[in-house]
Amino acid sequence: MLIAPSLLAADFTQIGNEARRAFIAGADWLHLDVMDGHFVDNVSFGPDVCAAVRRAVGPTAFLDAHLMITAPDHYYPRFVKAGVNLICIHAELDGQVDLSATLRGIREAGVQCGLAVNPATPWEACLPYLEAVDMVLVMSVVPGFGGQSFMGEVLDKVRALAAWRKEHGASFLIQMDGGIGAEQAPLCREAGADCLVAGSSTFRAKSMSDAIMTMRNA
Ligand SMILES: O=C(CO)[C@@H](O)[C@H](O)COP(=O)(O)O
Ligand SMILES: [Fe+2]
Repeated sequence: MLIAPSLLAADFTQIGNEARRAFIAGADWLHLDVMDGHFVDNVSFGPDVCAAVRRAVGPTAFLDAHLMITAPDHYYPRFVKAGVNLICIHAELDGQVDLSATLRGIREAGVQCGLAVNPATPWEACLPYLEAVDMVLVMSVVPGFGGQSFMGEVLDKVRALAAWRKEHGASFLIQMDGGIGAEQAPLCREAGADCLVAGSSTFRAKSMSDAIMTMRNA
C-alpha cells in the first residue's frame, strides 16, 4: 500500500520543510492538490509551488499532482516542467477537454497519467481510458477542501475497478483520496485500493511516521 500525504494539510509557511518532513516520516509519494477556483470552490497553488517542492525534496522523491482545474490540457506542460512524476486529471471534464489527447500528451512528456472520478461520477466514466492510464483516483470526498468526512459509498467503485483490472489483466493503480486515516485504510485496502492520499491524518498527526505506518500496514 502506497501512502501519499497531501501537502494541502501542511503548514504553508514552511512548505519545503513540510514536504521533506513527509518523506522523512516514510511517505511513498507526496500528493499536490492543485485547485483553480473553477473546477472546485477553492484555490490552492500552481506549477511554481510544485517546482519549489521538487527543489526541496530532491530529484528522486515521487510527486503526484492532482489537477482540480478546468483546463488541464492547457496547463499540464507547466506541471511536467515543474518536475512532478504523475499528473491526474478529472473525468468530469469529458466533452469539455479532449481527455485522450491530454492523457497521451502527459505520457509522451515522460510523466505518468491518472484519471480521477468525483463521488457522484460513476466509475464507468473511466472505461474508455482504462488502457491509457497509470492510475485511477476514486475521490472519497467532494473535492475542494481537506478535512472532510470519508464517503464509504465510493468503495463499491473501487471494487468494480479492481474487478475490471483483474478481468482485463490491466495494471493501473487505484488511488483513493479524502477523509482517510487509520480507521478507513483497511476498508480501502479490502476494496482493492493500492494508494491512499491522506492530508489531515498525516500532517496533523502527533507522529506522522506512526500515522503513515499504521495506514500502510492496514
Ligand atoms: O483532493 C483533495 C481535496 O480536494 C484531497 O487530496 C484532500 O486534500 C485530502 O485531505 P484529507 O481529506 O485527507 O484531509
Ligand atoms: Fe487530492
